[in-house]
Amino acid sequence: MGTLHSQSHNLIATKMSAPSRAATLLIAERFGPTLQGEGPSIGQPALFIRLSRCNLSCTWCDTPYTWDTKRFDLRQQSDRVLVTDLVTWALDHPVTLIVITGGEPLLQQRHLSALTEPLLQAGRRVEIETNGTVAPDPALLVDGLRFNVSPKLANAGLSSDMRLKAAALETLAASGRAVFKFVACDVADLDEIAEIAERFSMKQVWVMPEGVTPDDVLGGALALAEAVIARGWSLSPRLHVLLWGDERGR
Ligand SMILES: Nc1nc2[nH]cc(C(=O)O)c2c(=O)[nH]1
Ligand code: SF4
Ligand SMILES: [Mg+2]
Repeated sequence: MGTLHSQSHNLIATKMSAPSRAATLLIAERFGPTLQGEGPSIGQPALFIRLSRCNLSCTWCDTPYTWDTKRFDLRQQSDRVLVTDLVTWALDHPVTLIVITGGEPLLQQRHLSALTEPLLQAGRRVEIETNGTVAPDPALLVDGLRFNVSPKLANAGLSSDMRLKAAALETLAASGRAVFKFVACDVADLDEIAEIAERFSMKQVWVMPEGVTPDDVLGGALALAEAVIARGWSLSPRLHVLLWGDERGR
């Protein structure tokens, strides 16, 4: 019910505040070049952008500074940055792979294509590491972009309702742009992986040992290897952990 005056005032206010609404993302850190340590691109040089915040709280999470308010002051652990600054930073390096991780990066997907589009246009490949609980926007289902989806098993200490969202997993599995990477603590976890993979018609299955020390990752990989081979799946260690332990920014 505004008067002409207040309508034009609103218009001016909208125009004036436009620059402050430029796309931003809440990040925990950005680092690299390092090596993609997990999944199908393991060993390849990559830059990492780690978004802050997560909708899960896995017991063995190695990035609790993105979500755990009991242990961390998230305001200190995160920065709101312009997407354009992230693009400039990423394109400043001659590194062809950019990994967007978290936390759960798809919680901020409204502003993610503003990041991924210029990177893809510049010939970079983009991988998004996601926990598979959020369906990706169609704008993200494009050539050059892949989802490394890590659905959580019971070993994450969460109810299945929280960690397995059927609609999101179905969308990701049907997209043809997702691989599925499960964190296993022991061989018994493989039955649970098989059930989930079957239920959602996941074609590319990777198994990765849990652990933040080289000994745990190597021991876990060794314990899982034969059973993973027998199922026809792939095995990923955590290369950055083998090389650098749980050092941050690696
Ligand atoms: N080098 C390296 N590779 C990674 N792949 C996935 C990571 C992640 O934290 O999601 C990660 C990470 O933190 N470091
Ligand atoms: S989904 Fe990933 S980031 Fe979130 S709590 Fe679990 S392991 Fe941590
Ligand atoms: Mg990590």
